[in-house]
Amino acid sequence: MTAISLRNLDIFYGATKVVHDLTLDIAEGESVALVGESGSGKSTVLKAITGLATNWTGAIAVEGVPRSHRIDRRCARQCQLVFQDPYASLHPRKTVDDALSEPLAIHGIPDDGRRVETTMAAVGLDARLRFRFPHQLSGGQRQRVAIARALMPEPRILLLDEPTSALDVSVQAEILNLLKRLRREQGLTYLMVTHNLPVVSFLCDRLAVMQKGRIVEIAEVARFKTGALASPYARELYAAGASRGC
Ligand SMILES: Nc1ncnc2c1ncn2[C@@H]1O[C@H](COP(=O)(O)OP(=O)(O)OP(=O)(O)O)[C@@H](O)[C@H]1O
Repeated sequence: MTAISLRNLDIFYGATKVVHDLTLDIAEGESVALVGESGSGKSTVLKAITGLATNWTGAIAVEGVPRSHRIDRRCARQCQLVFQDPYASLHPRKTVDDALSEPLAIHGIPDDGRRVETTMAAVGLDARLRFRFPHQLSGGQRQRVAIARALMPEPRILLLDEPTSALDVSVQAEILNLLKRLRREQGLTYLMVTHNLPVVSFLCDRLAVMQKGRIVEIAEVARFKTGALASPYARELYAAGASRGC
């Protein structure tokens, strides 16, 4: 089954087209990276899938069901977005418990009273942090809360927008290990925007290289690691990564 199918997708902000004729299929359980220079349209693709960018033409289907341009509750539940900066994405006056309970209310999911506790445990958060506020947590703990919040509606797909780039280098690896384990344990599909080529190698099966709103190459990560890429831009990217020891 295809988890996400994007067909001939054009995405606009006002009259400006920022994503051009993008076609990409992501299989269930697969992890795909969107890489490319700043402003190439990577985040905009995630926004269109989740309904945050509504001005698009073409087709978007999630788990085989086409999404409409309007609020799509089914898609919103199955496809959860995790942002780069957990401090900005968590409400400063809401506790961990509030942040995790809210998605259940939004999606009308009956709560057995245990879900907050079990999800905190699944992401490696100590139960004693349950009634803390974001400012009382470390950066790594906050990103764990953001990931736990995304997991609360039991999604099939996580859309990850630079999930570790706002974190200290020392905690980036912890969060990457967590994402790797969660994918394995819960059979999740990932579509991840990243600038970080080691993250692609560690967590992804394929990568789609974007340049100026278009996909210029889709490659297996194994192929990327050997530098066997077809497009000049993707080769350039590989060379830049290789020179940094990626
Ligand atoms: N809300 C918006 N209104 C108008 N233009 C926007 C908006 N958001 C992004 N853009 C423009 O759309 C283009 C694609 O932006 P997008 O954020 O998707 O790129 P990106 O590849 O994710 O970049 P980055 O790696 O810097 O996050 C850019 O030219 C950007 O300036």
